[in-house]
Amino acid sequence: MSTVTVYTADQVAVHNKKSDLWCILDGKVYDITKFVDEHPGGEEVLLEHAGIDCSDAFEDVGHSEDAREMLADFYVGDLDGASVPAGPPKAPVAKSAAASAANQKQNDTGSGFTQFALPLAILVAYFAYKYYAGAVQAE
Ligand code: HEM
Repeated sequence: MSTVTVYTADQVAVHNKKSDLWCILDGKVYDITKFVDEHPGGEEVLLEHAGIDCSDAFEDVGHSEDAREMLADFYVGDLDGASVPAGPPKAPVAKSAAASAANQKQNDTGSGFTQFALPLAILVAYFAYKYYAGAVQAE
């Protein structure tokens, strides 16, 4: 039986240099230190995402199936989702799970208002007007 090691975002964040480089991809933690020099996309991009979430950057590039399979060699554990700090992402394109969830929530509130409350208000106003117009006519 194998137990998965769970790391907090802070624990991953300290591995942020070329000689000790970890990154987070879809909630999984990878030690890519040995891969930095071999990365076809160069070391620069990996260093930019050192110790943080690189899921969006990785997807944006459209990595091959081979690249995805390589990840298994570097896997060291899972990310403790609850440890991901809320707030702006640390890298321009990197989005933490918590930040995405917060954005989602904001979007929900916005669309909830426009999709539900606003039409309802218009409907109520319409019937109020009809009632008023009917009442005036009946007089
Ligand atoms: C974290 C683990 C990563 C692995 C194992 C990995 C692996 C690879 C591999 C195998 C390729 C060759 C093309 C392919 O097979 O898709 C590649 C290309 C590339 N990677 Fe990554 N990559 C990783 C992370 C990243 C990140 C975080 C970025 C950030 C933007 C990135 C940017 C690129 C770019 C720009 C190329 C294209 C290079 C070219 O075609 O000239 N990679 N990567």
